[in-house]
Amino acid sequence: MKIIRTCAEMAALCRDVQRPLGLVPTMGALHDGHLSLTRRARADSATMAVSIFVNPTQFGAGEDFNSYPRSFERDLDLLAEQGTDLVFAPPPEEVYPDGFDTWIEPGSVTEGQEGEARPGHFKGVATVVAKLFSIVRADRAYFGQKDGQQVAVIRRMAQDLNLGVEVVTMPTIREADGLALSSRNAYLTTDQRQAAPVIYRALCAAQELWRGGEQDAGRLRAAAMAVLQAEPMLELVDYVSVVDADSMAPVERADTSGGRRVMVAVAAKLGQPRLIDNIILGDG
Ligand SMILES: Nc1ncnc2c1ncn2[C@@H]1O[C@H](COP(=O)(O)OP(=O)(O)OP(=O)(O)O)[C@@H](O)[C@H]1O
Ligand SMILES: CC(C)(CO)[C@@H](O)C(=O)[O-]
Ligand code: BAL
Repeated sequence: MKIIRTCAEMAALCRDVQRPLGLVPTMGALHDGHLSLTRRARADSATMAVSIFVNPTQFGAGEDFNSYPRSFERDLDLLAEQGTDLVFAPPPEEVYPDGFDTWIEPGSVTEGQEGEARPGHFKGVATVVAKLFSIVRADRAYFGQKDGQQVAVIRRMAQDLNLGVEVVTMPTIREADGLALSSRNAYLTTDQRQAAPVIYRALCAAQELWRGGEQDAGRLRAAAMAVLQAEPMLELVDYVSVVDADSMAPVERADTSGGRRVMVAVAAKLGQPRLIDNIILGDG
């Protein structure tokens, strides 16, 4: 397993590897959610590259860039066990050298949800992912459905800019009690951790109602909200959204006929920690 620190060396190495080349972009602090992506990438690819980069430009002022969990040595052990070929772990000044001044500005897919709660977040995500795509030139890149709006932003960007990378989306990996694995779960106190599965229970309540035939987005949202509001540890619900899973446009009816996929998404704060999760209606 090679660890690469510069964009130039990574680009040069990737030009010469066996294909297909699979890329798994991460911010490190790896858990089984990440490893589900690397397992799939390993199975699909002759060469597997994983990036570890806590991207400063996708964090807003006052967000948790400085405290974001970092566990580089442990991450390297896990990636070696997974049979990773290349680990790209550049310092920030490699990715954003002095004079860096070109940005990707995704469009309406960022309206609402994380795009609204974290202004500028997806400009940072899209820019760094475009850079990773252009350095690595992977055949496929793997992302988790847990970050549902991020997947939509990256798919739109890859298509609109003809980036030549197949974007593969992998299902959300959960704890036994339903909590979606996330590096930020490390912030939860014991009590918050106990309360956190309420987010998945709220999504399941909306899904159950929908399975019973209810399509009205307002009623699905209300069902999820009722579950969330019954949890006293939950301090703030940023949003409960019902949107088209590809365009992220809000829908009035969760009508999945004709293959349309509808996403119900929640962001909520359990004290300081802010968690997101979503569920897709109409998948299988
Ligand atoms: N539970 C999960 N199941 C599947 N994929 C996941 C899961 N958690 C994260 N991923 C995916 O792993 C990739 C890297 O994510 P990232 O490093 O930000 O981890 P994270 O756990 O999502 O951290 P955060 O605390 O920022 O949400 C992303 O594509 C993300 O969607
Ligand atoms: C895609 C990503 C690696 C870009 O920094 C990040 O947003 C993440 O880990 O989900
Ligand atoms: N996994 C999403 C990255 C972020 O929250 O910044």
